[in-house]
Amino acid sequence: MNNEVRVLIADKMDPRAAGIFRDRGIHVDEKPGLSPEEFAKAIGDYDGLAVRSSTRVTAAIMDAAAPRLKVIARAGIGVDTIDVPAASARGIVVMNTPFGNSITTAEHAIAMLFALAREIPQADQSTQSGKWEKNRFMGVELTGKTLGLVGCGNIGSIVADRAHGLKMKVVAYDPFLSPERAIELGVEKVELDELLSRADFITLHTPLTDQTRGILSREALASTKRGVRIVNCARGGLIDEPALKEALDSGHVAGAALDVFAEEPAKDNPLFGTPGLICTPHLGASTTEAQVNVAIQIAEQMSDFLLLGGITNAVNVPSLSAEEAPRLKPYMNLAEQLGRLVGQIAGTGIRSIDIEVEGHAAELNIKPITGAVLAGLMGTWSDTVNMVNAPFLAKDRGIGVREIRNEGEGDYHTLLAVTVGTEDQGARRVEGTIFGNRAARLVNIFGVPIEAELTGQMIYIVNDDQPGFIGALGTQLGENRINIATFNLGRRKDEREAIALIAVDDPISAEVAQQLHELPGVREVVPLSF
Ligand SMILES: NC(=O)C1=CN([C@@H]2O[C@H](COP(=O)(O)OP(=O)(O)OC[C@H]3O[C@@H](n4cnc5c(N)ncnc54)[C@H](O)[C@@H]3O)[C@@H](O)[C@H]2O)C=CC1
Ligand SMILES: O=C(O)C(=O)COP(=O)(O)O
Repeated sequence: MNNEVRVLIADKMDPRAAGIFRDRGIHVDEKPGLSPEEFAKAIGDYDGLAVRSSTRVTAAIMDAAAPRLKVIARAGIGVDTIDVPAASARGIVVMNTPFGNSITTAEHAIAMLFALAREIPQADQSTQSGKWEKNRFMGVELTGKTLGLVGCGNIGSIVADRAHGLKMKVVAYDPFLSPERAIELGVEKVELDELLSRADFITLHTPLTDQTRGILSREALASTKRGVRIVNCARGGLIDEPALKEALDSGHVAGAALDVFAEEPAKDNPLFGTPGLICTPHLGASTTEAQVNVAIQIAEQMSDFLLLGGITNAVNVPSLSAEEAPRLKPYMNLAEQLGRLVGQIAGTGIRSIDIEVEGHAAELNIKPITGAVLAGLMGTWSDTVNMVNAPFLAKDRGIGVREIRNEGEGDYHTLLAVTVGTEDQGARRVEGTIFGNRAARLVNIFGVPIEAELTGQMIYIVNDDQPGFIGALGTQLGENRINIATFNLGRRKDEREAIALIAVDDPISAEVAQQLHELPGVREVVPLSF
């Protein structure tokens, strides 16, 4: 039971997701519709949480989930219902499925365009109520009209492609859309003001962020073309809803088709009943195909992460494929050990960290190696640091992190070096290699060649390079009944300085460290643990 990997599916998801977890030996519970209290109570028992948009994953939920929860996975695209900074701070990976439902959502946006242009829902309701109002409904053609896309990423691009098929002219506002990509997509890249003044139809396709919230504000709506029709299959918070209601009431906006709302589930939205309004209950991703796609993808991604350490489509940590993970594993161990080593010796006054790879290591994905160095290093300051939150913590503390790939090979076929810049001790560098593709070894510490396995409890000692020291050290440890496991020596001849890295069977207390410090010629003693 204790080693069992457990996942909670908290929203309605295609049963294939649960099937994949079971096939891969993961215990899975499907509990859509839990109350917030029930959710908070249950979540502490799980390593992974899979959600759609109905479940809000707050910092409080993450606290209730600690320390077990490792991954929050969104079977879909938008992660605005997940407090990602809170997850990052707690070292929890957040992942999504960025492509699984994009075609489906783009098709919904196109369906909404047609529904608006021909008032299909209104005409349907009227006809089925026996009215036959042939003269009431007069539509507009899409052909030749200008479609303004706000946001031209995955979904926006698919909408553009389909709109071209409908012979629409497409203009797009997206600050991150490159001119080359715009040409490739056949869209005209414009500023928002221009889009608002030119578009006959506007569709929204941005995530909800602090920058995009209220992007269709009262002012923006006022500067649209009279008679514009607006589709929102992205997020409710992108439009000022009260302002949209006024614009629909006044007839300035001829129609709006909304799949998403500022507050969901939207059961009594003030917009309801406004003329020209068409609504669907957040159905953008709701096709059989999309739900199968996202369910399979999320279950595979979570299983790869929980079982193999592979990271795909994470929004708060660099990717590491399940194929790469085993190849990188020895390097991640080495990286973490080197990080722990410098972290324990150099203390907290670190201003910069350089991570260098050379030889075989230079051919690998460096991001996870960097994450492991930072996790090892900062893990010596706090118990809750891991690969996910370490880069954020480094940034918060103003520590500059650089990654350097050295071409060619030096003395070792593969080498990883970590150099920390400190306030009081200048730059300090440690180097390590991998022997036989598996075993991590320190090969240089602060400029002194030394070969050591960094493992268990160790002591780092710097002393005057003079006869008699090793005997005195052995005696002192013996008197404290501390057994020496391995002894690794190096020296800086010019400075008559010797360095010892000693593995011992028991932890070194502050008292023993002090006794060692008092031995003749000892300059520095640091107990280490790996
Ligand atoms: N209704 C539904 O069921 C669904 C809704 N969505 C929503 O659609 C959104 C977009 O999805 P994708 O296209 O896959 O995401 P994406 O990340 O591929 O594209 C988003 C685009 O928005 C652009 N953008 C970001 N900030 C912007 C700003 N301030 N102004 C203009 N453009 C900006 C980005 O540069 C990017 O090109 C998702 O974030 C999600 O909220 C996604 C799937 C289903
Ligand atoms: O993928 C997205 O961003 C969506 O909005 C889809 O939401 P859903 O999974 O249908 O709750």
